[in-house]
Amino acid sequence: MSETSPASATANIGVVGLAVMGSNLARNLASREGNTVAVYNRSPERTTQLVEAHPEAGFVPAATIEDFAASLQRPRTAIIMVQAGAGTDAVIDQLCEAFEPGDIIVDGGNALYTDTIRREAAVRERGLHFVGAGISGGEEGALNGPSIMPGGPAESYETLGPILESIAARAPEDGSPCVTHVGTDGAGHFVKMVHNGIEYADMQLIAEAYDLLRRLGGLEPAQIADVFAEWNKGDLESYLIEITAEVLRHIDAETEKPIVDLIVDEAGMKGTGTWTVQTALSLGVPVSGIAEAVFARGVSGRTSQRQAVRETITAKPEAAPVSASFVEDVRQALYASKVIAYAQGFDLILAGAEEYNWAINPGAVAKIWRAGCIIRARFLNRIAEAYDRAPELDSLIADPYFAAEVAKGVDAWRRIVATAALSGVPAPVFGASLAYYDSLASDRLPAALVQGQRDFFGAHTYGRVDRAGKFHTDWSGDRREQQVSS
Ligand SMILES: NC(=O)C1=CN([C@@H]2O[C@H](COP(=O)(O)OP(=O)(O)OC[C@H]3O[C@@H](n4cnc5c(N)ncnc54)[C@H](OP(=O)(O)O)[C@@H]3O)[C@@H](O)[C@H]2O)C=CC1
Ligand SMILES: O=C(CO)[C@H](O)[C@H](O)COP(=O)(O)O
Repeated sequence: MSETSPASATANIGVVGLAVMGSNLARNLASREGNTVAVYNRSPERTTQLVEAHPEAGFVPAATIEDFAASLQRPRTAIIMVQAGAGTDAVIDQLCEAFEPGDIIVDGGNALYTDTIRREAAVRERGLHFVGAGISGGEEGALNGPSIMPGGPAESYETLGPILESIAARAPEDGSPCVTHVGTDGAGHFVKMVHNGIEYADMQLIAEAYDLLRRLGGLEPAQIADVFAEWNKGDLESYLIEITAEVLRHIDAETEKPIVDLIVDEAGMKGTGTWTVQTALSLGVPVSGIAEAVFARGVSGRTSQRQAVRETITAKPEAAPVSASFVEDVRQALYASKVIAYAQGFDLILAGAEEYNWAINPGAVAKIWRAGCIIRARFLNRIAEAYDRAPELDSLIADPYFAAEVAKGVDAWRRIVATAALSGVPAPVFGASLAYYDSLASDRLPAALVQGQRDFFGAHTYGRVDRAGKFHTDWSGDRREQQVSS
């Protein structure tokens, strides 16, 4: 490839990392008027393959990072799409060596936001701009229009914004590009991380709905595909519901069985869901639905434990009888639980914004998730409207529209969680979401008793409902109460 390496700066943007995401993003960029795209990959075979497969793209291939830098017009802009972690650090180091002050490095991978904060500061020290941008949409989104969540300095967005807007998905409602400057340094990757946490919850909820319809409703995969296709015409309309119907309908060519019955029931994960829950724990935000979805993947992978426990079971619970409205009950439980997952995700985004001083606009985030990304869904419009109405909203489920929606489905939701428990069908995210809702809705929580216990063994003190201050009871002595602070 070195013979074909560029001698002059002809490209206005470059992509480093030409695996699934990078190659498709590069093609997307090249398809937009006015763009000439430089491409570079550590292993040159990928570069050659891409350039040969897509002559129409007019790519400018580079064999070395130095050639890549030389092929870019100044100020240079490069989007990195490589493996998160050490791979990203290695490429940033190489680009920092080859680039000059004023150039922009964009990390479009799934980086941990704390890494992005660190990298942004280190790259800034060298006089370059660094933008951590979450990109969602998988292979098809990267090619035809992803949802893009850039962080980094606001001035970088002035250069980068128009390019990102040209390749982003367009919201079907108003045609606006699904990209916005989310906030400074790690804000973009933080929002992408939460997007993936919600993705985990949404996927697990749909999987629980399938399991209930199959094991208790007695429906076959193709019939459940029909149910999901029907649901996809209403409030639940979303990419994940749509693809679920397709997966359920798919028949294995060799065995002529539904593919879902042939896939090993152990869910993989690359880590973004775990990051979401770890971050939520460290910021004190209860994201129980998302956490249960991560744990559900974990449980599915504990094969020897699953086997060991299965062997101890002598009698399985009988399936509880289901009513004629069972399918509709599942739909309502799914919708209500989904609202909780998004409510928890937005709580986490707002907590991150407060902790890191990011001016994140939750309504704008909901808007850029309306198309292109994996969690795209019709009801994101409603979320955007809720935050536009009340940017300081305490919780999404305190918004009048969502409060009414959840209240409408709550009886069905309770029936589904109870029926699942009585029948021995695990529905961890349905259950955790309902418990979260009931906790927020309760007049009193048993947290009062927990405070009593904490004071008993650790003199941790408690507040009183009838007086200000902190109190301690002398539990091991005369049990008299004293006020320890005002
Ligand atoms: N796949 C998806 O659906 C999505 C992925 N992402 C994120 O986008 C990024 C790219 O994902 P994907 O396309 O799936 O590719 P992978 O995550 O599989 O990464 C492969 C790419 O990283 C390069 N790479 C790995 N280590 C290094 C290194 N030390 N130095 C230089 N290059 C290195 C590889 O180069 P080589 O060919 O030489 O091995 C290859 O180009 C990741 O951060 C991923 O998390 C985001 C959204 C969706
Ligand atoms: O970022 C994504 C979509 O938005 C990726 O598809 C993500 O890697 C999927 O995560 P996991 O492999 O953990 O299920």
